[in-house]
Amino acid sequence: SSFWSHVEMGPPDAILGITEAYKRDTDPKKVNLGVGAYRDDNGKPYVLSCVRKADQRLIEKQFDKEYLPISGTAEFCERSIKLALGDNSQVVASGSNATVQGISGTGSLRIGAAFLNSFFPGNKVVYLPIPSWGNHTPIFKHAGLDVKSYKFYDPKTCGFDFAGAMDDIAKIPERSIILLHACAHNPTGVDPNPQQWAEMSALIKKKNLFPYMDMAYQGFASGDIDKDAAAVRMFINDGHEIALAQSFAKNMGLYGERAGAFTIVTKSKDEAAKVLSQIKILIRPMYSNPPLHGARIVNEILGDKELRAEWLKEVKGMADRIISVRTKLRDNLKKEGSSRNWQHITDQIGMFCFTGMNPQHVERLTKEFHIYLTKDGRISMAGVTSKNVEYLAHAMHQVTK
Ligand SMILES: Cc1ncc(COP(=O)(O)O)c(CNOCC(=O)O)c1O
Repeated sequence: SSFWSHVEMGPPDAILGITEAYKRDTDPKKVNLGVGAYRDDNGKPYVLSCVRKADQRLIEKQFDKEYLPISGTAEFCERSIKLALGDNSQVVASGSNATVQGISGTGSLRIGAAFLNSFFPGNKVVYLPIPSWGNHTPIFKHAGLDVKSYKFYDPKTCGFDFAGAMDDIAKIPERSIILLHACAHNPTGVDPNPQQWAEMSALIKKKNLFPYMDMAYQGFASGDIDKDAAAVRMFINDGHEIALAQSFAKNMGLYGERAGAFTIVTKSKDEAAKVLSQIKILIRPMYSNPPLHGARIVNEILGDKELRAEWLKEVKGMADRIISVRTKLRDNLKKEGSSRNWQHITDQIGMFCFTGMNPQHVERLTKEFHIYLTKDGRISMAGVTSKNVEYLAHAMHQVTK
């Protein structure tokens, strides 16, 4: 027998399976609400014009194809962390951040997990919200960390279970790691409000928990890069030494370019230098050094006043389209005569909407209306357009009335 005859077929990725089924469907009315990437009002992928311009400039610059440093270029790292913490961040000014380029958000989270597994002095358990992004658990487990959870989403209100979250966080053993979605929670679209963030920050401080913040949607959630970074900046101001994973997949549409960053905020420039040296030692045998092109695009955009201004307009444009179809969906459900409370569709924020529909509802939407979404009732709002929103509302009303 071969070396591999014992290998079993693994389960298909739940989300990619939806897209496969969607592609096989020949009905012209079909709608794909499983996709985790932005689509324009014609349902097409969207390459930002500032990205096209940056690409043009890069061609003209005739850069070489040499290796990047293990941590990426200092310019990219500085521009990434300044985007997150603000241009006049005290942390950056004092050099207390250890920031490296990561392979988008996933790779940044993974570097952080490896660093925590090797150096975290506390309880090496990561507490994830219920539910969280499906990839969080395997990312942390592959790095050798244990994973537990804290209450977050309230299925009764399709909103934030603040009391439940605070209750669970109060029970997390001191000096454990708590994973927080900085904005646009995936998969629920439910974010704490500023007051709730403040209370969570105080409790996390009191319990001496280590905040690991995942910011994969800065600017894409509200359309305002500072507003979306408010929780991250609040935690820094409250004195937390956070870990931060950033992604440029959604807010710059750089999905396949794999551009991201990982930061540990430390107490001083010296501490940051030591932490950075150890993160680089972990990266070297993992993939040695990061990909060139996506980082260069980010650099061009964040480093140029005109391109940066254009980017801010475009990322707001994406956020605004999502927000407008949330409103349209809710309005059309009312027009269809639905007596259900769909307030959460517009209360939630970012790419995803947790509709509260159950697997039976989802099953009917797919079988009877050729509408594809995950069994948990999550809708990627990016798949909703001004052309299909009425049809979607009609279908949702039919299956939920
Ligand atoms: C919370 C969160 N963190 C991190 C990431 C990292 O994404 P990337 O590695 O593409 O930057 C993502 C991207 N998810 O993409 C949609 C999906 O697959 O459900 C994310 O949602």
